[in-house]
Amino acid sequence: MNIMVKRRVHVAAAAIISADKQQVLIARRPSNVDHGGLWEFPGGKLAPYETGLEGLKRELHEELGVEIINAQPLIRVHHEYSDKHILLDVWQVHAFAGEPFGREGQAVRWVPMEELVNYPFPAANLPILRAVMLPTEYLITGEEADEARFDALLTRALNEDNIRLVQLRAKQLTHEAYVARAQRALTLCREVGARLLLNGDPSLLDQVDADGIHLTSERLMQLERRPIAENKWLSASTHDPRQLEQAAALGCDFVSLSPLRTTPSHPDVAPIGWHDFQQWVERAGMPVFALGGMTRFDANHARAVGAQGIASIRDFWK
Ligand SMILES: Nc1nc2c([nH]c(=O)n2[C@H]2C[C@H](O)[C@@H](COP(=O)(O)OP(=O)(O)OP(=O)(O)O)O2)c(=O)[nH]1
Ligand SMILES: [Mg+2]
Repeated sequence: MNIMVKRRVHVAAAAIISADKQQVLIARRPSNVDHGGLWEFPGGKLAPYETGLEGLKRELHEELGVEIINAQPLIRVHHEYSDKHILLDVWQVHAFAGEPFGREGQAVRWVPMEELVNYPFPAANLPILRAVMLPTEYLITGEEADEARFDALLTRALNEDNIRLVQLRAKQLTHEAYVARAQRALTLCREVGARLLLNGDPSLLDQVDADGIHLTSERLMQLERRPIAENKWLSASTHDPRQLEQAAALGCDFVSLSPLRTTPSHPDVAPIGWHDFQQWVERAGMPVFALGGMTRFDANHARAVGAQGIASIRDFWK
């Protein structure tokens, strides 16, 4: 019997971020290799026994002539190509020595984050583009009855905590009050270049031109296809592998996964814990924010187990 086992390929790749944090370095694959002519994050296949970071250091030296000084895990993406199973092990490089150039004759270019979507990448790269464009911290707004106080809290988080991704969660407001608050929140977010997602019905985007929609896990499980356009962000609340799978099937751009820890707001829900969290994130295929008892001091740990970062109300809403 001839049993075909797909080749498994472990690739380390880098999102190299410019000093001003506005641009990322991409390279074009030569026309004579697989995915030739497409753009990529520099890197390559690991040699036997190499770790991801060791392989990445070697590849960046070989391909770009730079030495990594500081790198952090960004995202791990498993992808089935017709001929192989590939693991893209992507690192964000914040500091490096040397001036990058195409040592193998390949085109190399610094690109502003928002322009990444204009470059053709291999199919496996979509989650990586999202991860590169998203920050490490996701603010979920707290319940707040007073509108002036809401504005003050949001303004503080945007300016003092440098929050760049906000979910407007306000379960107690009427539809009209929610829309009015969303308009003001959008203005505040725009002033600092932060993204605003509305927690509610996808049709809210017809009334408020925010950056996207955040789905509750209940809404997520009821939908059969992506409810908003591709140029808007779609996120969702998830609590288990089944919901993560549904989020991927709908084409969510990213998700929160909770509760990582037990929280005062949900004392009876069993926490996921870092071990299962890591296992579930590994298969998610999109950026995942750890939620539930998280603070910004958990962000590095979250990244180390594969998360995009942390989502929190309490830590940013004060
Ligand atoms: N480096 C990199 N490879 C990617 C990306 N996206 C993606 O699907 N791939 C695929 C293409 C290839 O099948 C594989 C990377 O292999 P590679 O050709 O770069 O390997 P390498 O640098 O070690 O070069 P070689 O040994 O084949 O000469 O991963 C990406 O963003 N960066
Ligand atoms: Mg390569």
